[in-house]
Amino acid sequence: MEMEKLIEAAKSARQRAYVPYSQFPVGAALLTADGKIIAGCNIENASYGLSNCAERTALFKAVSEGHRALEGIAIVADTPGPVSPCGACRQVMAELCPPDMKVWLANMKGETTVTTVGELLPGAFGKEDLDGHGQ
Ligand SMILES: O=c1ccn([C@H]2C[C@H](O)[C@@H](CO)O2)c(=O)[nH]1
Repeated sequence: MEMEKLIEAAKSARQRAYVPYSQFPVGAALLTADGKIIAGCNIENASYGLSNCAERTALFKAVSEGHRALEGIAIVADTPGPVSPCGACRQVMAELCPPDMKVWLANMKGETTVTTVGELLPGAFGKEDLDGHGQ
């Protein structure tokens, strides 16, 4: 099943997280329209604010590898309940994913829930807000 494959890929990526500061590894895995799975982990920095979340690592990898059509994402961390993506990642998902795209949230106890990109960030700032500005 799609969800299980994505959660497994997110767990594998989580093992590659670079988290010397938080010790809080996170993994994310995206499903592309052509059936590929692109995974990412969080990568921290001694300058804390430069750390990159797992979700954005996966999203930026996907786009940079030519995958603009995205169909789902799973995110896994060792949280009491299914992990809650941060605001920055919700905004980036809103930019790069369709609003009805499924987001599977999971933890290491095997608890999962499903939501959508649109539900995670209602009223997101988007390209239409920029109408009449720039090019
Ligand atoms: O959804 C989330 C929440 C947090 N983090 C990362 C950021 C930081 O490296 C660590 C602790 O916040 O977890 C993610 O990668 N994804």
